[in-house]
Amino acid sequence: MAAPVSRLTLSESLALGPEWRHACHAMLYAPEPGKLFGRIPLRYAVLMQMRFDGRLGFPGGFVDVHKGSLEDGLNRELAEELGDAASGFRVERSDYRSSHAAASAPRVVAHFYAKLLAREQLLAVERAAPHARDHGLEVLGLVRVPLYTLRDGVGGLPAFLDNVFIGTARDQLLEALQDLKIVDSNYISGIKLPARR
Ligand SMILES: O=c1[nH]cnc2c1ncn2[C@@H]1O[C@H](COP(=O)(O)OP(=O)(O)O)[C@@H](O)[C@H]1O
Ligand SMILES: [Mn+2]
Ligand SMILES: [Mn+2]
Ligand SMILES: [Mn+2]
Repeated sequence: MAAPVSRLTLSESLALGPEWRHACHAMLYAPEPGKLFGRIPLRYAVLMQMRFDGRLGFPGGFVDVHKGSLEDGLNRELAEELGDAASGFRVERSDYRSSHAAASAPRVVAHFYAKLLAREQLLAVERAAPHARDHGLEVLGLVRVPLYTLRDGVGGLPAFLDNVFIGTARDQLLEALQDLKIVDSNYISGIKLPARR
């Protein structure tokens, strides 16, 4: 996605004209006490999904700003894409993080949320996801994001970031991992980011 993307405040994005479509996506995450190979702390489980288009993105989708709040649309999309376990929580305005507008067509402004769940809630989402309405169609499966780098300096998050991401999803992920202290502050800056594809 080479199109320039500009960051907007929520009120600026809600003032955009009718030619703009709004989309909302959410990063769901929870504490994860496990250790990989018994020695690498996992710290958190962070969910993304493989989409129908072969790109990685967050659960969520287009919302109709005239039919209800952004969060109403987002929680509807989460129910469609994740299934019944999404009714165990509600993503709220307090979980809002950012909005990015792609200047080129199609005019989409992407709103991003991050919600800390209890571990049981996240496990329930992972259990129910294969029974979601969109599973096997728009959503090809949930993935957890590796939050560590293996001894070869590539395996783990660096290799994960070499996938193709939809829209601003990779930036949304990295910013949230850093800002929400899901990883150590200098960890992300130490990763040589592969060129955007
Ligand atoms: O994870 C994401 N982060 C940021 N933008 C995204 C993400 N997923 C999709 N988008 C953007 O939002 C638009 C609609 O999202 P999506 O494809 O999830 O809609 P849908 O679930 O309603 O079919 C996409 O065309 C893309 O431009
Ligand atoms: Mn949709
Ligand atoms: Mn959808
Ligand atoms: Mn979607």
